[in-house]
Amino acid sequence: MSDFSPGQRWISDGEAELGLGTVLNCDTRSVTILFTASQETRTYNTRQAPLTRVQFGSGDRILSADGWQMLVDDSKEHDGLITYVGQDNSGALCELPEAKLADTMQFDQARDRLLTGQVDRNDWFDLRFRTLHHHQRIEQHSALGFSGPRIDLIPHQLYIADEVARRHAPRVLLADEVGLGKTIEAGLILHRLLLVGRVERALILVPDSLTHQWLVELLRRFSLSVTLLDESQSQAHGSANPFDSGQLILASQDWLFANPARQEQALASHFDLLIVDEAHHLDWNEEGSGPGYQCVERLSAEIDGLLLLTATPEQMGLKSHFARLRLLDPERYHDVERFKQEERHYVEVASAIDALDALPGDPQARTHVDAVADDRDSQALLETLANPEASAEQHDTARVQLRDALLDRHGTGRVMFRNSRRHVGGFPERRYHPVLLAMPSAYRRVIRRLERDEDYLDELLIETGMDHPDVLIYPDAMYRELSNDPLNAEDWWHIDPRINWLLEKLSDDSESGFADDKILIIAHHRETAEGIAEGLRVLGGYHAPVFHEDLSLIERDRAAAAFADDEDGCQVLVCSEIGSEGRNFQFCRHLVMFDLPQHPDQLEQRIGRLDRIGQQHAIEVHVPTFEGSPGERLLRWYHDGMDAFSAPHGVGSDLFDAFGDALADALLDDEMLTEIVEETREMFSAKLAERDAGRNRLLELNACRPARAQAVIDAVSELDDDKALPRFVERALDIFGVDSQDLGGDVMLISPSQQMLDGLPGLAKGEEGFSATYHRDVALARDDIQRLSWEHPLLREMMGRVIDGTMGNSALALLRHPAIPSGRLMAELVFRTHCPAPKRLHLNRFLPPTAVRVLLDESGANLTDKISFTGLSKNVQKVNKSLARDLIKSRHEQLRTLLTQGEGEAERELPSIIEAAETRMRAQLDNELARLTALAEHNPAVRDTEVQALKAERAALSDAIENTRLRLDAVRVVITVDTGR
Ligand SMILES: Nc1ncnc2c1ncn2[C@@H]1O[C@H](COP(=O)(O)OP(=O)(O)OP(=O)(O)O)[C@@H](O)[C@H]1O
Repeated sequence: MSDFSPGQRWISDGEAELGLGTVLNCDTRSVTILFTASQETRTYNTRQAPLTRVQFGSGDRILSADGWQMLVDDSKEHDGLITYVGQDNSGALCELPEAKLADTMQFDQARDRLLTGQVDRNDWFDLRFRTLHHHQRIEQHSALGFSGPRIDLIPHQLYIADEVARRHAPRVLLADEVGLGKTIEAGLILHRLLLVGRVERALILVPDSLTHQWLVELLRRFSLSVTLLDESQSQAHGSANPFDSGQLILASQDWLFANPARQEQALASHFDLLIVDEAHHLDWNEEGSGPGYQCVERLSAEIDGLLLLTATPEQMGLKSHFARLRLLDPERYHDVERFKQEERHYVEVASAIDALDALPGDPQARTHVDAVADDRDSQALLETLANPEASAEQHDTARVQLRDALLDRHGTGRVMFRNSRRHVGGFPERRYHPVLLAMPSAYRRVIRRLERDEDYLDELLIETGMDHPDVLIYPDAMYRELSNDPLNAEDWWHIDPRINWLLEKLSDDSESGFADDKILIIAHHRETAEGIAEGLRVLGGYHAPVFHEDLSLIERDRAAAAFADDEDGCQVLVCSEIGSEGRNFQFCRHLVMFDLPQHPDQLEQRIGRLDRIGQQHAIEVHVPTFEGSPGERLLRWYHDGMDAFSAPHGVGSDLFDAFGDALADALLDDEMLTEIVEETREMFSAKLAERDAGRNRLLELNACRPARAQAVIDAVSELDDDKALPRFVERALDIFGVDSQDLGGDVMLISPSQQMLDGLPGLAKGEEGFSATYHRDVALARDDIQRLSWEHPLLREMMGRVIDGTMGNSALALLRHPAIPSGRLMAELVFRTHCPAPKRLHLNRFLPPTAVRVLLDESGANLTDKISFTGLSKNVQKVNKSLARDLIKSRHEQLRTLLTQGEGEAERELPSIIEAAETRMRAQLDNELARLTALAEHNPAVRDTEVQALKAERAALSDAIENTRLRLDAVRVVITVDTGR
């Protein structure tokens, strides 16, 4: 490098973002450049300075420091400094010395970079073109957002995620039975919406006990990093709004619901999606709503998207359930009576759907369907289905379409999704093991007195301060409260035979013992859980961590981790009721219900800790009770009245509403209890029949439509099997300076090299890197291995950097070809569609940045179709940078002409790109709009705002697509050389 003079303008080859630099001073060894726009001064060795002199030629537009533009005609040089000659904006002749060029002039466009001699490596150009190609393919792929997460492809989850994520600002209740994967469904929806740009910020509210589990699941399964916010974190933000501190905020409900000032801050921070887990705790009744309900009500009025998650939506009663539906759509759910009436109609619809299978043969079935198929399209489908002349294929198609239409138009499925084990299938058996123990005298004397003396109950309630019927069914709690009684001097766990029974089972290594297994024990009260652990320790030497609501997060997670650890972990975990809700303990198959909850939904929540996706064994539920005690009567009600231990039936809430009070009164009276159990059993059978016929049946049918679920799985599998991915990854890693080493078993180690470009996620120089695989099954089997997909953060970062940056947008290569004389020039131009539109429109699904390649020879002949990108790429050779600069300099004029001509060639392709995008957009949105509008006429669950939003979206997309322009994205100059050279 030579010929530096103060006042000349140069730019940095490696750091074009510094802007236009000015030589401050120079001598034979060094040169100092001031980059005014970025306020940086750099000194370089004159012989190796990575700098390029900025020189413009005829036809270039340049900007003066005073803000006026010049169209350059010519230039002259004096004492090493250039003065440009040309016309200003008004066409008047003018001159501009290079010292007066604007410091802010950007040189990141391919054209400018090429003409100023800044060329990148050929493999960068290559990577750029391939990145554009794959980005275009992946962005419009229907599985985008679903293929990256490290999950098993389970149909009902993917169906729900796909159905919900395609809606404008989805507001739904995810109400699958316990352990069927609501967290995963919410994660999939969030992941997709983030990737497609429809959601930028989300607030996730979960019970305190689940914050860590959510944090880990989102990171491990979805590679999503969330900011966990609590009071001390918030205080660290001082006067700034802590909810603004991340894109994804995870916070504990317990903290936020109790903290009005923080709620105000959450309201002030703009989120697009609100997720609320265990939403059955949001209680509401005519007298008023709880603080949780109020908080979510206010937030959900501000935030467009809302996902409520609960396995037991009716746990707090039908009215609370209705109130939660109202959070989702206040207009639709305003009248609880009307809601109940609509539910009755579902029975008819469900039986009409069942009747479809009996067509065309059964005329009665036709009458059934006829009664609910109340629109023209459905009638036409019914006509085909009932026509004996139609082919079997026509019948099948009509049946599926009519079934979907009836579900769409009459179901509740638009706001609520509920899958059950019965419907999904493939879950392990539940085995019930009641254990009858003798009541210890300290409990018996109280219970017997209560049976004899009706007035004693009131006395006992006052004396213990407990509620009815808690005092009856939790005798250890009652014992603790009567601590002043000299007969109750010992700790309860000393006298309670359940502890001894547990100790015997724990040391029993026979088939029926616990010696070789993990055991989860759940008790209603925290104090009971603590007592159990103490009893096991003192009497048996067992260390059993306790997991309850009053532990700090760290203590709770430590306890859960100690239990989960296969090798050094502990055998027993003791949980309180509420403390364990939502937790994943499917690695364990023995559940001990130390006592029973009062509500059937809570019983189901307990079993749900083990009976979850991933459970490999039959689940053993052990229930120790005392013979002749209220606890035993409660057990009879559960077992004989509603078969509560065999499977979730989804009707427990109705039974509790009907018999809860009477049951409390019957806990001391066998005869009364027998009657209640019989009545419960009758109602249970009736409710099951009703469930199978009505709302639940419709919900189940709607919660997973097998054909659509299969289509999503197929789309994800297509990306899983994409052979282009490993090839692309290999190239990209190489260029970004990342090493990959095969470790065998389809696993590789990805690690940073010394040359790695900084800022790649999961990789830092000097650190080890991570293990990764392309295979879903390998990643699922081992937590320590990441799964590489097009959606992995490393891939997205590398692709994003290539596409958004200048990397590889100008290159020069040599081509040896026997048939082409040396010294001939070709320009390979890559144009890219440019179509500014708000991210939330998710324009990329119809028109992602699309590359148009044009290959011209020096005479201007278009060789694009004759020589493919790969064909050319394979045969070119690199050139050193200074030779490249000289070659470009010598061909400036020719290149300018080719660039202009290439633009014209590319423009010719634009109308067909626009038309294809418009057609794709119309095909999808017009269809959706027609479906939604038709639905809105029949199904009040379709929000008017949804229809309006879709119309507006269609119009905005159409505008954006129409305004698409092409921009030169990259250019490679290819110069032929003699084969002998
Ligand atoms: N598709 C899947 N692939 C792998 N694991 C899964 C999948 N779906 C669910 N799981 C696992 O199954 C367990 C239950 O899932 P999840 O916690 O989402 O259920 P849930 O319906 O939210 O449960 P609860 O009703 O108890 O809150 C979790 O450990 C989860 O990681």
